[in-house]
Amino acid sequence: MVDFKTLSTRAQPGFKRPHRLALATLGPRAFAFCHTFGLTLWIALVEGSGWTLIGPGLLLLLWPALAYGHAVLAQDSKRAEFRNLALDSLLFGMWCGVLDFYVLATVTIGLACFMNNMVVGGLRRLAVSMALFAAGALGWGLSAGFEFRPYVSTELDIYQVTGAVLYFLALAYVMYGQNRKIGRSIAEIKFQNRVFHALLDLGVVANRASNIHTLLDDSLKHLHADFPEYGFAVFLQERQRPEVTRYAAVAGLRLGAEDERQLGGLLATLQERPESTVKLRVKPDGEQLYATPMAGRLSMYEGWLIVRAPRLDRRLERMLTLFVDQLAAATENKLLHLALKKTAERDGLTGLYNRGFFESALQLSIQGKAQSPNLDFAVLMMDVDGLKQVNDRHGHVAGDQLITTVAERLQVHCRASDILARYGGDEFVVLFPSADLAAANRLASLIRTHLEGQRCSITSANGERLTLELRLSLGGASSCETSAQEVLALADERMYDDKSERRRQRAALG
Ligand SMILES: Nc1nc2c(ncn2[C@@H]2O[C@H](COP(=O)(O)OP(=O)(O)OP(=O)(O)O)[C@@H](O)[C@H]2O)c(=O)[nH]1
Repeated sequence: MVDFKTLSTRAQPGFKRPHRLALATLGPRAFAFCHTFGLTLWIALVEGSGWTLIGPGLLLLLWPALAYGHAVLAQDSKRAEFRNLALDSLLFGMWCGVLDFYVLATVTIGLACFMNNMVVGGLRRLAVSMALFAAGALGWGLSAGFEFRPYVSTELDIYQVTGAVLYFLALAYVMYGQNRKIGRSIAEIKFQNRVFHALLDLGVVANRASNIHTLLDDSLKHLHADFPEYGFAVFLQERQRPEVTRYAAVAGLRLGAEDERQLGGLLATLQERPESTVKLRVKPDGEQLYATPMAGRLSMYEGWLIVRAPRLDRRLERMLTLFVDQLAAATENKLLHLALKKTAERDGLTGLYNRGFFESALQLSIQGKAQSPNLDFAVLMMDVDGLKQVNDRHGHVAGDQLITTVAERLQVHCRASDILARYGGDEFVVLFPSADLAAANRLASLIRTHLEGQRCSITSANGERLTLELRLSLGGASSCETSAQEVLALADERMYDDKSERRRQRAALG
């Protein structure tokens, strides 16, 4: 099982677990030394050498415990275990000398030492082991005199061969266990890599997304690309207004009407929401749907990450928790970012772009014109007539309604590329980023046809329903008729000319 806690880089205080090599060799080493002690005892009894052989043999029995202690206490337990294996060779070489080079023992013990060293350290350690084994044997021979007794008895041969077979079987079993562990570790590492990759992808997607829909859609597409064996869906809804603000995205998963009904039920029971993954239902193809709640991870939203998977194991559950955390954090950040962007760019009363945003856009158009003189832009300034009168007679709330009505109706006539902004109290402005005066004139004529003189219904401060006529003064200008810096001022001037003219006309009409 993947333990994501192990991903933490913090040091674990207290007892240090020895390297797996030290743990793996403990059993076979203890067996080998006990078996060699048995051999020693047998020979001592056969030869009648008594404690002169049994005494040192007992000391030999201490070695596996000493070796393990050495590996546990060492700073680098893997290196310590390599040293232990080398010392095994030296000790056993010497002991073969003690046993007067009883042939079967010398061959089997030597082979066991060489094989152990080669398995863990390759040819280099095999050579070291052979040299140490020979040095041990030679050292003993030189210090105590060379004595040869190649054969003891058939029974002892049987004992020795049986021990050797058991030892090699035990070693093979240990190696098999180690290989399995390594295989599992590799599979876990690969899986963790995929999880990290997916988490990184989610981070990148979240940065790029311009809204929550894109964020969820792209996140799930990436998750499905990283984990094609699973299908994903996500549902989000605002806690206070669940039926107003909802988001959903699906990748590699088809939800039937029954699933959606069940999900609807889950989303409705926000009070009883579970903290962990729940099974939704078994699908006819044997696959199952699981839902992981975003409970408590979002400040204003509630949501679920749905996954289609053959079964839910601890690994999948932990992975889902990580994805839900990441998705929730990305959504929360995006919502915050969008809210801040809106506050910075939009006018609070009308929701149109504010003056600051308009001026930045105008600066970009001025720079564009400086770089490519053929790239023209135009501006249309507008001023609502008579707002002061409405404020004075019917109150500011009525004046606000007039402003928002004008904003709504202007929006209807603007194109997606036009930048419509509230410039001041009752002043609006449209920037046509890549158009000439014709664009401003086109909008001005639409306004004259569809807005001018149109009725608008508002409520006065004392609750009275009023009907007003909309009137706007207009002035357009373009960078093809004056310098780019002067366009706004020219449009403003024309708008005031228009206002004065309209006032004169109204005065003439009485
Ligand atoms: N209700 C309301 N009034 C505002 C707002 N911003 C500015 N005003 C008022 O709008 C009026 C704008 O002044 P003017 O441009 O002289 O008003 P006007 O009556 O439209 O005059 P003309 O443009 O000359 O026709 C002022 O009385 C401001 O107090 C706002 O957000 N809400």
